[in-house]
Amino acid sequence: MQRRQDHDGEYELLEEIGRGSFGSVRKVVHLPTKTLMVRKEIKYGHMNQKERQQLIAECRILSQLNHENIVKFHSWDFDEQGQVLYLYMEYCSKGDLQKLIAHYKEEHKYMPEQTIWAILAQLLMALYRCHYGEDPTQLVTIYDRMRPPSNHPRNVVIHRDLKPGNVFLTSSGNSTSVGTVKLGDFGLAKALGNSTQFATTYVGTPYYMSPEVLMDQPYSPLSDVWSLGCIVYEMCTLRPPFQAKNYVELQNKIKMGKVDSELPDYYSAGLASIVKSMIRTDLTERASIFELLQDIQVRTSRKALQLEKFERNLLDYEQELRNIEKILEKQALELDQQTTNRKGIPPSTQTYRWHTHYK
Ligand SMILES: Nc1ncnc2c1ncn2[C@@H]1O[C@H](COP(=O)(O)OP(=O)(O)OP(=O)(O)O)[C@@H](O)[C@H]1O
Repeated sequence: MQRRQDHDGEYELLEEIGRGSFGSVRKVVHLPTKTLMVRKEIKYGHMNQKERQQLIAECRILSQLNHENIVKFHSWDFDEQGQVLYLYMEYCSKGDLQKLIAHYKEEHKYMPEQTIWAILAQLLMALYRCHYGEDPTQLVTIYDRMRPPSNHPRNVVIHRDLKPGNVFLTSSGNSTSVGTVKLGDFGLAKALGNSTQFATTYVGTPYYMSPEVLMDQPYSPLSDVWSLGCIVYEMCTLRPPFQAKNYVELQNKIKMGKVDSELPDYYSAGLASIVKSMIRTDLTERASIFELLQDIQVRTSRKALQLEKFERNLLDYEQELRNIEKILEKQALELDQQTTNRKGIPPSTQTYRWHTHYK
């Protein structure tokens, strides 16, 4: 059977895994490195020259964003005839947070609090890099004070479209660990935000949009904090914080900032309080990503994640050592066989010799 490839023959095209506002998303294999990736398509036929240039500029910024908790953006490519832009990015094999929330809802179970803190801590680290252009300082102990971020951060990136569907999971985790979580679709909302195509195709309900953005004020890093608060709220209650029968009602609820219900008693006061500090209509009262990273539970989660990573690295190292040991054993056996063959010792005694040697 003929394998389907992209026009340069650099990628093998596999099955479609979904469709978003901008077009289809499919799995591909990057043939030179044999790496599984996803390809997102964006039809740009409706964009004017300026919008196209903005999209390219944004792609350049995204390709420079390297962070463990951000979906890696590999490259982009045009099909000029079909007027489609293809974005190639890291494949996250365990679905997204929207699906994980739906799973808990179906099972009528609460998401474990530890899982929620672990997801929050990783999203905060991804957003810290984007909002401040650097990484938060490593924690030696959970009581370490974090160095404040630079007052003049370079390359600030605001996500602008934070929602559970843009939070990806890379391992199925287990009862105590959720694995590595990655934030996707960074900056795409900005690049597409002004385009006619985005305005006409973006049909999602703005459950996670901040009141200031709904009121046509500019996006700021704090708009991402609001949306993050809505995501954490949804992990706890398994539904978005503001729901309404129609768009106008939803807008009014968000502008008032009054969530539909408190968090279930199942969750700690600390979790309820951090959610409250994010879903605040008054921008001067809303916590920044830096402030959220100071929370003692967030620090504890960060430390636990660091230790988990350390343990994973140790296990990998141990496996590598075992592999090397096997290779060395095999080489020693071969060498031994060559030596005995050269000396002309009969096969029966050879077997005896290996056994006594490598018992
Ligand atoms: N990097 C990725 N790895 C694995 N699956 C992905 C990746 N990016 C997107 N997907 C999956 O592809 C599908 C479509 O994703 P996409 O982000 O385009 O749309 P969406 O988030 O559903 O909607 P919207 O375009 O409105 O944001 C979703 O099921 C999503 O989980």
